[in-house]
Amino acid sequence: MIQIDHVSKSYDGGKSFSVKDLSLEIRDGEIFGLLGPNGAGKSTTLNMLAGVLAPTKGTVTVNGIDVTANPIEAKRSLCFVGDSPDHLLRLRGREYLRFIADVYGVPEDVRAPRISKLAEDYGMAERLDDKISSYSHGMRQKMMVMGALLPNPDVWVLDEPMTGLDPKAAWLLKQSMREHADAGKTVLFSTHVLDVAEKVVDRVGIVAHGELLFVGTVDQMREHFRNNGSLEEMFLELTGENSPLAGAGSVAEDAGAPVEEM
Ligand SMILES: Nc1ncnc2c1ncn2[C@@H]1O[C@H](COP(=O)(O)OP(=O)(O)OP(=O)(O)O)[C@@H](O)[C@H]1O
Repeated sequence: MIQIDHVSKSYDGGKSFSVKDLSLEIRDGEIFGLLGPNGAGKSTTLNMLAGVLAPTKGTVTVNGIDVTANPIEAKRSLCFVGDSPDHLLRLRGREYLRFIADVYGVPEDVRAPRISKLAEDYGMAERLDDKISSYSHGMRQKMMVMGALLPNPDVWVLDEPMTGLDPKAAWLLKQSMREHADAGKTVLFSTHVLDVAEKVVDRVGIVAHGELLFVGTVDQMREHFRNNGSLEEMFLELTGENSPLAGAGSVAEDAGAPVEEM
């Protein structure tokens, strides 16, 4: 479970906020999609959950562990796909995966078969001993995904994980996300590809201008806006310049309660 409690982030000492007073609970057993246009604050939020960025205000807990107060313990219970694979470039694929296995303490007898299976599944077996700098963009993304799935912690935090993946890899990842959530674990991912979200999520949160505008199921969102069109239309309606919601107030649900205006 992930608990985000009144979290804000400023990059300029408090003059402006990229994430504003965001509160959200991602439950065990669900896939939660964080949706929003470019610059909405998705990566900033996910980086704070993963302990890469410190919140300016508020607290984040992962499985009850405060990410700021107990960063090592919190990080052991989650994996993270960040928005750039550039930090991996100097390593070979296998070296990176072994490094991740070491960090998470994956036992020797478990890591080898897991690495082989992931490499086989994602079509990377032939390239594991090449430098990541020689990989295509999609292959680098696959390596980040494989590195995240290898230790298989309870909480998955994935920033735009499908970006650059070929259809088979994207399908595999979605399957893994579903299986993980069905096993009672937690999956949070961000995207601005609406089709992806619509097919995969149990609940969605929509952010724009650093604010959470809506939380609920896709059906609740449809119902709320009395619009049977695509998620894309609703998304544009929610986040567009003319939206009555953009930058002013929010629509969110209480845990388990019907969607309601706040
Ligand atoms: N390191 C940084 N320094 C200053 N401002 C930043 C920094 N990183 C992000 N921002 C600003 O914070 C806001 C939110 O950015 P963020 O990357 O979180 O958005 P996003 O929703 O992930 O966007 P995208 O879909 O384009 O990846 C933007 O206005 C961005 O310019």
